[in-house]
Amino acid sequence: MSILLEAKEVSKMFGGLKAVSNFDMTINKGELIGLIGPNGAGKTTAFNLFTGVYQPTTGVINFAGKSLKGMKPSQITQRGIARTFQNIRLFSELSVLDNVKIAYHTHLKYNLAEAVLRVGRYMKEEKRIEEAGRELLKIFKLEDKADEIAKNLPYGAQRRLEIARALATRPQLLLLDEPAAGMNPQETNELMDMIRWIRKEFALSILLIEHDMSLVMGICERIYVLEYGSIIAHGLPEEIKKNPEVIRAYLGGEA
Ligand SMILES: Nc1ncnc2c1ncn2[C@@H]1O[C@H](COP(=O)(O)OP(=O)(O)OP(=O)(O)O)[C@@H](O)[C@H]1O
Repeated sequence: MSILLEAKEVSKMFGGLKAVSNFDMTINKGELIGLIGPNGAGKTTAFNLFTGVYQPTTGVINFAGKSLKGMKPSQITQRGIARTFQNIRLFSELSVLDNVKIAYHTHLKYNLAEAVLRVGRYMKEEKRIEEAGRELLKIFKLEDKADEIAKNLPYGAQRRLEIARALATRPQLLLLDEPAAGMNPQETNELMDMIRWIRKEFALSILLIEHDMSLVMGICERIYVLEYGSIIAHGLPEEIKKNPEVIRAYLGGEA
């Protein structure tokens, strides 16, 4: 298997607080990986490091064989990492379809001047984007809501739209921050199926932060466990379930 993302001894300090400490992670092409840990363990900080929101205080992050050092979030999106957020971030006043179309535009091959000069090509591209956007909405069962304003969607549908929008940037790696938060069990089950399906269909690697243990254990091939910024365990779901450190730190001795 070839390595897509590799974090080596990554640390991130906020003042005196080590939010992430000596963090090592490898994500291979096509893998579906879980990142779990108690509140404040550093999971979202890890995402922010992978997407250029923060630069590591020390350590190296390589993606597709190249360092991400000094790259801005928009450049990292272009390189092929997309994410969703714990607190949904959509263009809330825009339509569902426009939310997805805007994400496609980050990958357009022409600038505004070109668009004006080459109206024909622009129109063709627009049509292609609209079609691709509607296809994506279909996958996420949002095709009937294409013209609705994003903020008026039910919570679960907004979460699905966020994933659709992330996919529109054509990532190789998709980072999902608690995608099932606020969903009911039926919606969570459907989401699991969608995540499996898009991984295969789009040949993606996926890294998933999730508190819903049945979701993490049900779909992830490997799991990393963070506590106080450090990885205390990683392995197969069955190994993680049985790991005494994990049971102590995360499951409160219940498992
Ligand atoms: N920008 C920041 N400035 C200062 N401290 C921060 C910042 N971002 C995160 N932290 C701190 O870093 C630690 C890790 O936070 P992080 O949000 O990464 O945890 P988490 O595992 O995602 O938690 P949760 O499950 O609650 O989202 C926490 O102590 C948090 O307060």
